[in-house]
Amino acid sequence: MSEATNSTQLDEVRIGGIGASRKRVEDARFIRGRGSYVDDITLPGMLHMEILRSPVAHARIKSIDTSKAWEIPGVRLVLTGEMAAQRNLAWMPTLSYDTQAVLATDKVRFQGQEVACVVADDPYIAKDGCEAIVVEYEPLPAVVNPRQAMAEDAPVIRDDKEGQTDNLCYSWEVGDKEATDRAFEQADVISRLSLHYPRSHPSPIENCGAVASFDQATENLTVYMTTQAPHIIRAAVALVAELPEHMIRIISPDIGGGFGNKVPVYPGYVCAILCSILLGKPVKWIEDKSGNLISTGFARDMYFDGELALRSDGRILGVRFHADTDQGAFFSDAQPSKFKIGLVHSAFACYDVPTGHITARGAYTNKAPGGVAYRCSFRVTEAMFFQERLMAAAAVDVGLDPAEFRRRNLVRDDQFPYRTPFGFLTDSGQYQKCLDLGLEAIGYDQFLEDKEEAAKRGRRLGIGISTMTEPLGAGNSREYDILGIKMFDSAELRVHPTGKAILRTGAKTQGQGHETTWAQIVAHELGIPAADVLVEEGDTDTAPFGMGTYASRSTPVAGAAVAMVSRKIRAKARKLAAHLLEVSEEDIEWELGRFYVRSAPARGVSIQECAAAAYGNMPDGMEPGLENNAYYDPPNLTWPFACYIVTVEVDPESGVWDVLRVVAVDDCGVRINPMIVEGQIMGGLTEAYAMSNMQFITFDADGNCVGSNYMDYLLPTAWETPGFELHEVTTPCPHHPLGAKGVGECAAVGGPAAFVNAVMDALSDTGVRNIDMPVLPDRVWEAIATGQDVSGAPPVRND
Ligand code: PCD
Ligand SMILES: [Cu+]
Repeated sequence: MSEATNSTQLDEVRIGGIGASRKRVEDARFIRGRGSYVDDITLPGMLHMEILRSPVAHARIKSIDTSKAWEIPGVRLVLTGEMAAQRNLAWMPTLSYDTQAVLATDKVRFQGQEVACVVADDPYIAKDGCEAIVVEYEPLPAVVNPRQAMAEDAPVIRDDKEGQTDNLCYSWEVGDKEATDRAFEQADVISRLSLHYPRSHPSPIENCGAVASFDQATENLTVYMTTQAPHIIRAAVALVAELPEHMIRIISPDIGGGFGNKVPVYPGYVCAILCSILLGKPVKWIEDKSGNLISTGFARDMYFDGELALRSDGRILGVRFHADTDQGAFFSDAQPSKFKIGLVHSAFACYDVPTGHITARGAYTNKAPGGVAYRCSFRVTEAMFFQERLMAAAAVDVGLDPAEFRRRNLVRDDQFPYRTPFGFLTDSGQYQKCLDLGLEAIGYDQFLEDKEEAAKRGRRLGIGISTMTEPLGAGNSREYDILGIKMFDSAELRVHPTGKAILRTGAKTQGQGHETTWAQIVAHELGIPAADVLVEEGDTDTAPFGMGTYASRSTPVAGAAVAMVSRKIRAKARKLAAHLLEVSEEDIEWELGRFYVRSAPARGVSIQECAAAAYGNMPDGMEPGLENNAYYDPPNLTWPFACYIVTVEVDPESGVWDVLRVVAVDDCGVRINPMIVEGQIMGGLTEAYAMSNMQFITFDADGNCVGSNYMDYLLPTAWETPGFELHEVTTPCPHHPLGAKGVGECAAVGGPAAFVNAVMDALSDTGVRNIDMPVLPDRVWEAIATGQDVSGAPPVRND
C-alpha cells in the first residue's frame, strides 16, 4: 500500500468505534442533574393521581364509600373499580394470558393491591382524598406459600376465573422422563438439594410513573411513562382502551433504572390513562417507594427440589428437578417465550449432561404478582442459582474438588454447536479456558492451603465457584412473541448531507448506555465518528417498531439491526462513490470511512462526501437521500459464559461473613464498549452480592409484606460492596453480525451462587447443605449452632 492510503486510514478507536472505551454521552446530562424523567414532565393544566391500596392481603370488599373524598376541595375525580368496570376496565389482560384487576371490585388479593384512585390539583390533596375513602373489608384467610396454596383445603384466591377451583396457575414439564429415570438407576452417587430462591425486588432508584394526556378535541392519547418497552405498551393500550395505534403515542423519557421492574403493565398506568380520558386533562401518577416495593415487579420466589445422577468419576449422567413458583395473585409474567416458566430449562446448559427431566408448577397466592425477570432472562437467574448450588453440593457428595468436578463436565470447545437435553442450541464458548483463568486469578491452590492453615486456628474461610452460560437476546421469531408480535428489533439511520446522522432503534435504554454504544456500531460500520451520531429511543411516534430492552436483548437484537442498517447505508454510499470516482462499483474498495479505487488507492472519497452526493450529486435515476431501516430477527439466542469465584471469611461467633475477593471472568463475545461492559458486570455483581447478603423482603402468615422499606430491603452502597477483579475471554457469537453477545444480566444471574457457595464451603465441616438467601448472619449462626439447613421460605399458617 502506498503511504497515501496509510495516512488516510482511520483509527477506529479514535473515532469511537467498536473496542473504544468511549465515555458515556448520556452522562453529560445525568451527572449534571439535567436528565428528563417522567416526574420532570409538566403539562399545562396537569392534575395529580394517587392510589389507595389495600391494607390487607385477602378480603372481600363489602363497600367503598367515596363521598368524603369528593368533598375535599381540589379533588377532581375519585375512581373505583365499579366505575372502571363501566368502561370495561376493572380488569385487564396480562402478558401471560391471565387477567389482572386494575381496581379491585370483588376482592382484594394482596396487600398493596389498587382499590381506588383520586385525582386532584396536587399530589398531597390526592393523598388526602385517598385517606378519606372508607372501604369495608371482610377478611379471608391469606396464603403466602405456594405449597400451602396447592393444598386441598386452601381458599381459592382466583374465584373470579371461571372453572378455577384451586390455586394452580400452570403446570409444565420438559425433558425425557424415562431416559432420566434410567440414568438415575445407573448412578453410583445421587446428589440432592432443596432450596428456596427468595422473593427479591429490582428496586430501581426511580419508581414507576406516567403522565397521561388525552386530548378531547383530537382524541389523541399521549403517555409519558417509565417503560422498558414503549411499543408493547402502545399495542397493549390499543387493545385494552380500544384506541387505534396511530392515535396513541407512548414516550419513554430518561429512565432511572429498569431492571425488569418497568416491563409489565401496571394498574397505575391504566388508571392514569383512564382518568385523563374521563377528565380531558393531563394526569400525572408517580408511585412512591413503598408502593413500588409492595406492589410492582417482584421477582423469583421459587422452590427447587432436584438431584444429579453421578458416575463415581464425577461425570453427570442425568439431572431432574421440580420447581414450584409463587406467582402471586395474578399471572402477569412479562415473558415472551412459549414456555410457561420462561427459560428455566436453560439450567445445566454449560454442562455436558446426557439427559434430564424438569417439572414445574405455578401457584396463585395472596402476594403481589411475581415473576418479573429482574436482571434475568425469564427464570434463568433461579435456574443458574439452583444449578450452581447443586453442582457445589454434588462435588462434595462425589468427593471431588468443585473446580475439578466442573472441569470434567463442562461442554468442551469442540462440542459446539451443542444441543442441551432440554432443546437449546448453545453455539460457542471456551468454558474451560474461562474457568482456568478464574482459578489462576484467585490463586486457587494457594487459597486452599491458606484455608486449611486458618482452620487450625479456628478461622472459617470459604471459596465458591459459579460457572454458567445464559441464554440472552430473546428471541427468534419461531419461539418468541409478545401478544402475538414476534421478538425482532429494529434500527433506522438517517445520514444528513454533512455526514452527521441520527439513529433510532426499537430498544429503550434505562442507564445501559445505548446512546453511546449504538453510535459506536455506526462508527465501526461506516467510519462516521461516533460523536457525529445522535441516538434516540423511546418515542413510538418516531422510533421504528421494536420490542424494547430487557433480557439483555438489545445488543443481540437491536444492536444487530444497527449493524445491518449501517451496511445498507454503506451499500448505497458505494454506488455514490462509484459515481463520484467515475469507475464501476466493482472497482471500488472500502476501508473504514472511505471508498477508493482498487487500482489507484490514493483516489478515494470519504463517507461524508458520499453523504453530500446523496443530496446534491446523485447519479441519474438514483433516489436522493441516505437513510434506511433494518428489522433483525436473530437466528438463535446468544450464549455468553461466565465464571465467578468468591472467597469469604465467616465469623463463627456472629455468623457475619466478609467477602475477601471476587474474581469474574466474562465471555460476552466482542465487546462494543469495554468500559460499559465492565460497568455492567460490576453492577450485576453488586446486585448478586446484595441478594445473597442483605436483601430481605418477605411476608408474614397474614400476608403482610415484611421489609417493604429501605431499612430492611437494603440497597448496597459503595461502602459495603466488595471490590471486583474482572477478566475477559472473547469467543465471538457465530451468528451475530458483530460477534457480540448480551452481557447486562450475566453477573446478577451467575453471581449469587458464587457468594452462597463460598459461605457454604466455609461451613463444610458442619454438615449443613443449604442456607437460603439472604444468607443473613443470624441464619449462618443458626446453621453453625444446630448443624441444620436454614430455610427462608415464608410461613405456612396452621389455623
Ligand atoms: N458485547 C457487548 C454487550 C453489551 N454491550 C453494552 O452493554 C450494555 C448492555 O447491553 P446488553 O447486554 O445487550 O443489555 P441491554 O438489553 O442493553 O440491557 C438490558 C439489561 O441491562 C442491565 N443493566 C442495566 N444497567 C443500568 N445502568 N440500568 C438498568 O436498568 C439495567 N438493567 C439491567 C437489565 S435487567 Mo432485565 O430488564 O430484568 O430483563 S435485562 C437488563 C449496552 O450498552 C451494550 O451496548 C457491549 O458494549 N458489548
Ligand atoms: Cu428470573
